[in-house]
Amino acid sequence: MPEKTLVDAPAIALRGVTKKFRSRKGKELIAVDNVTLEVSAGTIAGVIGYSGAGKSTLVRLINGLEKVDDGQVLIDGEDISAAGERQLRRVRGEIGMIFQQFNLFASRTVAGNVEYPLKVAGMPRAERADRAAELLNFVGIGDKSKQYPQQLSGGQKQRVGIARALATNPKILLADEATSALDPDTTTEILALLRRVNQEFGTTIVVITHEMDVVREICDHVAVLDDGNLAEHGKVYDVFSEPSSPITRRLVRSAIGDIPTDAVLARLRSRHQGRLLTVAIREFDSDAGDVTAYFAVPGVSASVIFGGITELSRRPIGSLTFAVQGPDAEVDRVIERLRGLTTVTEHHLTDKPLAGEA
Ligand SMILES: Nc1ncnc2c1ncn2[C@@H]1O[C@H](COP(=O)(O)OP(=O)(O)OP(=O)(O)O)[C@@H](O)[C@H]1O
Repeated sequence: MPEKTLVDAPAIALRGVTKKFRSRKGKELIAVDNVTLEVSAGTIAGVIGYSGAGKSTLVRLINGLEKVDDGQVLIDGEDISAAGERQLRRVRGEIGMIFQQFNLFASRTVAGNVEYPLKVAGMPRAERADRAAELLNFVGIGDKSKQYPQQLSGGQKQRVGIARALATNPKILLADEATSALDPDTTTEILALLRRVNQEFGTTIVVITHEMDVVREICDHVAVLDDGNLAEHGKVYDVFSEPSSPITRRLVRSAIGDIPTDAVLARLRSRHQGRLLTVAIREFDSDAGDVTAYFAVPGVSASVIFGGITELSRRPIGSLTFAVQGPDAEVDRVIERLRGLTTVTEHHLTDKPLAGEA
């Protein structure tokens, strides 16, 4: 018997999930390591990580294509970790998938692709055709129904993929690097379409990506995977404005480009006098938030020499790097006061030298 569905159960819950593989040489590899995570119904969650972090394995565990070695996977409160084929097939009916390479049938028309899962589900032909037409209109390619996938652009192919994934009205949609093969404008359009799917049908969406911009554009929550481990998770703004793990800091740095790399720091140091400070900018309470005002102290002068501020979840995020001159005791006091507001990193001259430099 399937486990009773819990009231208010999250759409997806992973509890201490571990998945191991064996390499050809017999070495054990932990692809997903003791991950505990919940995705609330009706939200859009991002799972982000670099290549090999375990993202695709996580997706395959959620849709039951892989079995956990340890822990539990619950879909709508139902434990599928030890499910048999019949139970899995039923649960998979609640989960739609879209892929980086679209995975469309080349020999079927656009409408034929969308109708396919309905055919498998035994829906009569006329009903299938109506449903496909309705979905293709929804994704904005109602006029392409008789064409074949190879006649479509990447963005149009992904629209077919989305229509097909939605055909059986799944509660959950898993998007595995669904925009990674698309250009930036098309990516924005497809993400906007996913947002509409979420809003109009209440579909819970899990977006698997290595790009922070994707998370930034549509996700409510984000989980950061690093080498199979859950590095951190939470609301997108909270995770990215105050990253607690090195991997998240790296993702933020590469997406916003506001934090100087070692090479940039070396150049800044050769061009500017004084101590170099990077001050994190986020949404600050009250009017105490003007970071430049903290440097308005007699004997201290500061100039902005690097940085950037952008928006995330409609709130400011970024950092500014200052070159600060003045007596050490005064500058120390400025830093201390600023640290009452935000994260301040001082780049000491003793920082590790650049690779290849003495
Ligand atoms: N079937 C398998 N057999 C052996 N090792 C596997 C298998 N599937 C995944 N792995 C290994 O598990 C680790 C995680 O792989 P996974 O594909 O989940 O990562 P990913 O984050 O999706 O990376 P990418 O974005 O490159 O696909 C990798 O080291 C990978 O080589």
